[in-house]
Amino acid sequence: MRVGVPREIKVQEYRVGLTPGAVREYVAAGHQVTVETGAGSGIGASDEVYQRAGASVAASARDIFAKSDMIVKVKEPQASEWAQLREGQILFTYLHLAPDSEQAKGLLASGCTAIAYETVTDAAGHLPLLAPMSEVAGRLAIEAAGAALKRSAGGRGLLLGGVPGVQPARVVVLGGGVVGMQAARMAAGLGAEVTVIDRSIPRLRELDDIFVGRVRTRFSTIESVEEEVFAADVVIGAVLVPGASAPKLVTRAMLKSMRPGAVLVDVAIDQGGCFETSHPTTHTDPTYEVDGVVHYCVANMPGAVPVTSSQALNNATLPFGLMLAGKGFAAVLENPHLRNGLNVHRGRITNKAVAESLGLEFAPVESGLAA
Ligand SMILES: NC(=O)C1=CN([C@@H]2O[C@H](COP(=O)(O)OP(=O)(O)OC[C@H]3O[C@@H](n4cnc5c(N)ncnc54)[C@H](O)[C@@H]3O)[C@@H](O)[C@H]2O)C=CC1
Ligand SMILES: CC(=O)C(=O)O
Ligand SMILES: [Mg+2]
Repeated sequence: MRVGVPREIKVQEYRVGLTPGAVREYVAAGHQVTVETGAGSGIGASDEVYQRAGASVAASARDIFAKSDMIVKVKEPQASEWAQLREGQILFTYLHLAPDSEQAKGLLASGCTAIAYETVTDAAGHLPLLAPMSEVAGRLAIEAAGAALKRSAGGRGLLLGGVPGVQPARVVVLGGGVVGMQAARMAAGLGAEVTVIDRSIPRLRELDDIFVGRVRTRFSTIESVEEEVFAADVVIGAVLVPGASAPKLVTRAMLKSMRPGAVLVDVAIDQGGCFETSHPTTHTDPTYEVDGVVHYCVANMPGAVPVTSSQALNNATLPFGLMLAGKGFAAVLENPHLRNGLNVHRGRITNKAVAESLGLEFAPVESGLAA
């Protein structure tokens, strides 16, 4: 198969869809890989490095989109990209379609077959292509919170871990999945007082076993969220209902009862955010304030550490990408985990949660509607 890797064009996105190491694997499996010139510059991989790995280099994204059977990217396609996709072409990338009806329209109109990393599953029901970036974002969330807590940044002027004799910051993590666990781990490691809230009791049990008392756990209710958020210095938003828009756990009205200068880090912003007052921000201007509460809502946090993130992402996407390159759309029909990843096919939405969030008709690929 002809596999194409355009340069990422989202603001301050430095990751790349295929690392040179992954290119070698595709080439070894008999595929032709073309990368756009400069696609690897964010991770320090020059065109020559890609050529040595067996790729061809194209001068423009236009060449890549025109000549590839499958496009491998990192972030959701931007308007200029979805306009270049076509029927029969496979797009393999993050999409986060639920809160993004404009992109959904663009993908539907293109007729392409779009597989979203964030809804591909594994045998345990987890999200293996989201997990590595959630690990990165969870760890970064505490770095972001520490920076935003500084007085000069509009925060309360607290050190996360305090110092001997002075109390540490109170960090509340909403959602104890992959992001939440990594955030809790970093915050606890720095000496903060940490509480994780989740609606899954089995998950709270696991966290309790892992952190052996170092992190408090609470079941998610309106009351527990209010109590913890009102007393928090930092709230990390890390809830996910796969494919769907994030539930709004912190309302605008609640901000008035929060500590002035408290920090909200909404990692779930790519699914619309779990704070009512969240809107996406960028690495160049990551924070804003509402009612005295600092908001950090960068939708591509791992893009800030592209060397770590591209490697981690490629480790996870490689086996699925090779399946797609080897069998094309048949791989989606054969493999239930890739099928869960299928969001759009020939002008139809093929993922139920995504369709419901967008208010569009769900066309399961098995029904023949989207075949
Ligand atoms: N902003 C960014 O750059 C990045 C954002 N993300 C996003 O972070 C979010 C979290 O991802 P993961 O941790 O991988 O998901 P996950 O599926 O591992 O964890 C989500 C957790 O939220 C819990 N949850 C769901 N509804 C809840 C509720 N009402 N109250 C409390 N807990 C609830 C679930 O039980 C689960 O434990 C996703 O939206 C993901 O796309 C991930 C990576 C990068
Ligand atoms: C998961 C995601 O949206 C990201 O890594 O940017
Ligand atoms: Mg994102």
